[in-house]
Amino acid sequence: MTEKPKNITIVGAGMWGTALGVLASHHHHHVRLWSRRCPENLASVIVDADVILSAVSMGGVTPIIKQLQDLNLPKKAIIVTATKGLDPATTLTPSRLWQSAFPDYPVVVLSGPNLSKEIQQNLPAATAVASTDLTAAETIQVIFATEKFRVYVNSDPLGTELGGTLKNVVAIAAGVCDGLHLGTNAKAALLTRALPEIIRVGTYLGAEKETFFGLSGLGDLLATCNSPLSRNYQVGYGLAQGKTLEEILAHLEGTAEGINTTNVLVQIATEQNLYVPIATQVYRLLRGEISPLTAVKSLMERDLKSE
Ligand SMILES: NC(=O)C1=CN([C@@H]2O[C@H](COP(=O)(O)OP(=O)(O)OC[C@H]3O[C@@H](n4cnc5c(N)ncnc54)[C@H](O)[C@@H]3O)[C@@H](O)[C@H]2O)C=CC1
Ligand SMILES: O=C(CO)COP(=O)(O)O
Repeated sequence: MTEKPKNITIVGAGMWGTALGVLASHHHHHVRLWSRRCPENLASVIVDADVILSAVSMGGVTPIIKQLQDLNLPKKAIIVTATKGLDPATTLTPSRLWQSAFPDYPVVVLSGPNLSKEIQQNLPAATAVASTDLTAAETIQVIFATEKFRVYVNSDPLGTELGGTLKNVVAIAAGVCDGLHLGTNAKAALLTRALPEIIRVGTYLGAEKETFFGLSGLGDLLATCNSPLSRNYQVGYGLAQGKTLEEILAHLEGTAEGINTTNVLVQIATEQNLYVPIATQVYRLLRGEISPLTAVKSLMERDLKSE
């Protein structure tokens, strides 16, 4: 690589932040990985940052934004968000929270079928980086692309973010489907019908339909709903095995964002009168109102309709 090494600060040293740090180190950039448990203060790790990448879970986004607003962000910095979640207080996506807190900075969304354990094993993968500022997105593309990690650019940050976020709700349902051993036909039907549900919500919120057929949409839906590595899938699988949510979460490695996302999604759908049958059953299941079998039965027994 001929480009000058950049200073990249990653906020959130969980599974995804750590894997992204390894990717960014590939081209000899100066990577600083910060978590709230680090001895350094946040101010000292963002000094001179060319890129500030947030890989905190949804619960950490607003607290981190508030901390950064009290500091001076370097003028040239690009903000990157890799969180897949919805804010329960505002129902907004992380990129919208970042952009409204830092209106003068480019915000880039990084999202794709990227199970961090596979990336850590250096298995091939692809992702999308999206921004209304294409120059910023292309800068991030070059920083993170390696011969094992192919990075595509698009100009729909909201759609890119919503694909990766809303599929977590479906991944819980997919885990239930596999945990109940419902078979390949059922799984194909679930994922295929989930896509228009995601698109219905995503386009209502302002995303472009085409984005949901790309890596961050269909791509991430396939990866997460078919992998036992997915924490959201593990939640559904465990529920289908008769475990309680508390038991599952006690042994889960990292965050299953789909639980919070289901609540926020159902809130949005209720307020805006959007039809989200799969999310509704996941919501009722997570609240303990119905069993996994009842959730399946309810989906199958709805009024017949055209495709
Ligand atoms: N692990 C994966 O395969 C992938 C994860 N993601 C997304 O990335 C985000 C993080 O996921 P993981 O790293 O797997 O989760 P994790 O649970 O391993 O790490 C979460 C990180 O957020 C930090 N955090 C949480 N609340 C905070 C707060 N109030 N202040 C400061 N930091 C706080 C934690 O300290 C931790 O470093 C999630 O939104 C997830 O959906 C996206 C793609 C892949
Ligand atoms: O988003 C992911 C893969 O793209 C990670 O999925 P989980 O958060 O369900 O592990």
